[in-house]
Amino acid sequence: CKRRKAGDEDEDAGAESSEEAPAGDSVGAEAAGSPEGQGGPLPEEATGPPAHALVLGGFRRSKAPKVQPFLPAWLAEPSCVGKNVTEGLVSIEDIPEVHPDLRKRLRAQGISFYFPVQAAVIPALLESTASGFLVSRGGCRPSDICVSAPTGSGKTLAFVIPVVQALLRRAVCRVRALVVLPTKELAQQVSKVFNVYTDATPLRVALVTGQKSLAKEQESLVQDTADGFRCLADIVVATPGRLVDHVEQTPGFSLQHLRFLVIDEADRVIDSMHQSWLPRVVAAAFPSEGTRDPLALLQRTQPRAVTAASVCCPQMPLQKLLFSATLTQNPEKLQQLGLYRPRLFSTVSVHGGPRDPDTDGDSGGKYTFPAGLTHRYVPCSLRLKPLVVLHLILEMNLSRVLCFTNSRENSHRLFLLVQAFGGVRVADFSSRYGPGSRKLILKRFQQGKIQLLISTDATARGIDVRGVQLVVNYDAPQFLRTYVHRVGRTARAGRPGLALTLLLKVQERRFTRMLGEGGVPGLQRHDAPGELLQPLVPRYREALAQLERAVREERESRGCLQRLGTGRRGLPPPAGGAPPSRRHPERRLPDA
Ligand SMILES: Nc1ncnc2c1ncn2[C@@H]1O[C@H](COP(=O)(O)OP(=O)(O)OP(=O)(O)O)[C@@H](O)[C@H]1O
Repeated sequence: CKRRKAGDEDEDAGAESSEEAPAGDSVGAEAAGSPEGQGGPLPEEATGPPAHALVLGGFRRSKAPKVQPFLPAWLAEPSCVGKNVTEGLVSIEDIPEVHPDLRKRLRAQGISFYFPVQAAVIPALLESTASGFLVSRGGCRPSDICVSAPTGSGKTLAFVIPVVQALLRRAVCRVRALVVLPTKELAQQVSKVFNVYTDATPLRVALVTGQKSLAKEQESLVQDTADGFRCLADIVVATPGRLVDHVEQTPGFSLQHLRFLVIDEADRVIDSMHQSWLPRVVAAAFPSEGTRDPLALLQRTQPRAVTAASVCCPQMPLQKLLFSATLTQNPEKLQQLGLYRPRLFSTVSVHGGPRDPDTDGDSGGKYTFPAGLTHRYVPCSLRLKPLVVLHLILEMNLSRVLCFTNSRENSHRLFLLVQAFGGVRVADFSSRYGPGSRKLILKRFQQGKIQLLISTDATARGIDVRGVQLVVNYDAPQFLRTYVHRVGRTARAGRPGLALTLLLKVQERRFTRMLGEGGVPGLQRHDAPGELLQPLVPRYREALAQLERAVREERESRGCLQRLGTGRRGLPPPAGGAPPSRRHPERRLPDA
């Protein structure tokens, strides 16, 4: 049995556990005889008491206005950033502060213009390291930076470039930058970007996510030499749980020279704060009273009020950088991060007071969406949902489609059904599979070998696959934040994309209201007429019968494995368009 660790939500929880709906069984419901588990009818609107029950007065009941908390100035007055990545681009030559080698590298990657968020954040971060990264500028600790910008707007490079540039001048290898991400797949993706920009430099990047054994990861972090421990990584990209493992268990792993703490998908990471990884990491970054060297030139003390005495020693600053497409506006949540004079860069202009998108799932128009993204919803019945997906894929003849369900069971059943139907290269992605298999599935999707990837919210955040043309919400997301991230897998970096949400009748009102209030632009209804679905029905019926058999066989084979004491997570993933294997449907290697 696998121990669940602090913040390692890349496993079962998918990416949005706090937002995930109860596992509804909406796939092949007819075949499997299961109910839809989500999106129940709305409570009736509040109305006045019936006339015959009136005792006192005839007062009309009206909704009490919501009390809006007071926004601190840094949240109320952000530095505004353009949300459209195809407008107002800044040539990479126009920010001469960026090191010529990095500019060369950017050009080699086909990048000649900075996206708006990069043009705003890179100079601000470079400014805070203008006197070198070891000392604060003029004795002042740099502000922590928060960035809220749409999905696919280039937030990754907005921190990669300044962090790499600041560390180019380092003499001794120490962990100076720590980048924390909620899932293994995202951490891998970000470490790849760091590798591109540190390739021809002495800087070293280590990835610690639990994908390799603890001992193997320790070898990439620290070397035990005759002179003591030698640090082997300047930049560490980690998931929270594994990071804490190394803080506590890796001899010689020190964060006491940490200069940048980058928290990507920051609102997701704030959700995992109850696991208290951040206080442990911050504590590891500051020497405790007894261990401090009073003669050291550069001191680092826990942040406290600035006094004449506290500024007489040069302080080595620790700067926090937070990034998300759905950064919370809730000051109480942000306070948990212990930000120092924070500065917010945002594509959203704040009107009025904040609402808490994290509790009511409604941003009140506080998020922005990629300009090239088209939003549609398709009303359909539970029984027709799989048929509608098949119709869309076959009719539109798309090569990369990402389809989200609310549970791994739903993902897997829909996969089995589409596979049984045939004609579509399909795979599913969820915590059913181990990290190695998941990596392989994503790679094949990236290569275009998988046409339809059916996934839980495990791929909803941050995953950057070029050329996803369509995102289908097979199960409607329950919260706007989930919707923002899911649909953000398409229309990235200024490209066009389509998001389609399948809705049952009972879900329609709540969903359209949620998106309307959230400021989702141009949501329109898209009908899938019955006569277009009709030709698919005979094949679909056969596929349903096959699904029933496949589910039964899987249950049996799982029972066998359990009796033998073997888990299934390490087994290779199913994928491709071949019909399900009779004996061990889960053991086939992807073959598409
Ligand atoms: N200046 C640029 N010019 C062209 N492409 C760019 C530029 N900056 C980033 N990109 C590309 O845009 C895509 C999206 O970037 P990135 O993954 O950083 O987005 P993001 O804002 O972090 O999205 P999300 O919120 O979904 O994580 C990537 O494929 C990246 O290579």
